[in-house]
Amino acid sequence: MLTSDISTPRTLEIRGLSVCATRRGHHIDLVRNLSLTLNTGEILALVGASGSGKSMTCAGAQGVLPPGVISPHGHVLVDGVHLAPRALRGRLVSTVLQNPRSAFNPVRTMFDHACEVRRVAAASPAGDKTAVREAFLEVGLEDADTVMDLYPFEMSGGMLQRVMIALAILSGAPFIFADEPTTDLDLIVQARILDLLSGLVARRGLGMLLVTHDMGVVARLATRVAVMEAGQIVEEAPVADIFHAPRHPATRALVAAHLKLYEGAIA
Ligand SMILES: Nc1ncnc2c1ncn2[C@@H]1O[C@H](COP(=O)(O)OP(=O)(O)OP(=O)(O)O)[C@@H](O)[C@H]1O
Repeated sequence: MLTSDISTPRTLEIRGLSVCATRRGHHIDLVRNLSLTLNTGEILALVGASGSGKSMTCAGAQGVLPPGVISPHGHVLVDGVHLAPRALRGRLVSTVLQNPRSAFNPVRTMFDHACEVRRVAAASPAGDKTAVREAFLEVGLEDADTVMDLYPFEMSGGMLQRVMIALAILSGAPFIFADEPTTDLDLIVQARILDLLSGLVARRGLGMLLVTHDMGVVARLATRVAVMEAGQIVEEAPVADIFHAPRHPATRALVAAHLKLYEGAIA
């Protein structure tokens, strides 16, 4: 049942998602009956120890699982409408990944990538340089016309990450899945990219699912937090509650590990 105009959706719901693999003849559950709701205008942090299933959740919801990994159950609804992964990817959900260098086609320029994104999103005209220039400027790529002609090997990791965010803008998707978007960047660039992402959510009213195990990033950006352990969400709460009154042992462990990092830090 459609609850609002699908062009300006308000909620993305993942319902009953399961992801599994077979390893040496054994069935392994990687994500187990997971449900979460992401609203536009908020940053929902998906946190958890390494291997808890955060990336598999994003991949499963978008139907982009690696070979040998399947999702036997689960569906995604946008404003209550059940949508196939193909209808989500690049249209309603855009993705910002870690290690931007491996996410770009090495023989295509930044403008080629922008055109491809526009084609998938059916944003016309795909070859319009004005829209690309505006998106590049919005993410702080000041010499936008020069950047359009660059190949990935001619750019720094921070610049590539900015282009990846510009591509998310160009797709027009109201939801972003950002999977460890700053992991491979130095601390100063990390801070700039995080500011850029949070500014984008605030300005454009996007909904962002932010996968991270950096609780500092969570404290700084998130509205709500969902904590994963062994393929399941074990706690979900507003960000202040996660830090001040964590209930589940996995949440307490994450918060304690984060605080320990700062114990004895130089004043
Ligand atoms: N291609 C694959 N085939 C089979 N199992 C996989 C594959 N990739 C990851 N896994 C397993 O899936 C589980 C969840 O992995 P996932 O990458 O979702 O964890 P994560 O929480 O995102 O971890 P990290 O924070 O380290 O990125 C892990 O047990 C991992 O070993």
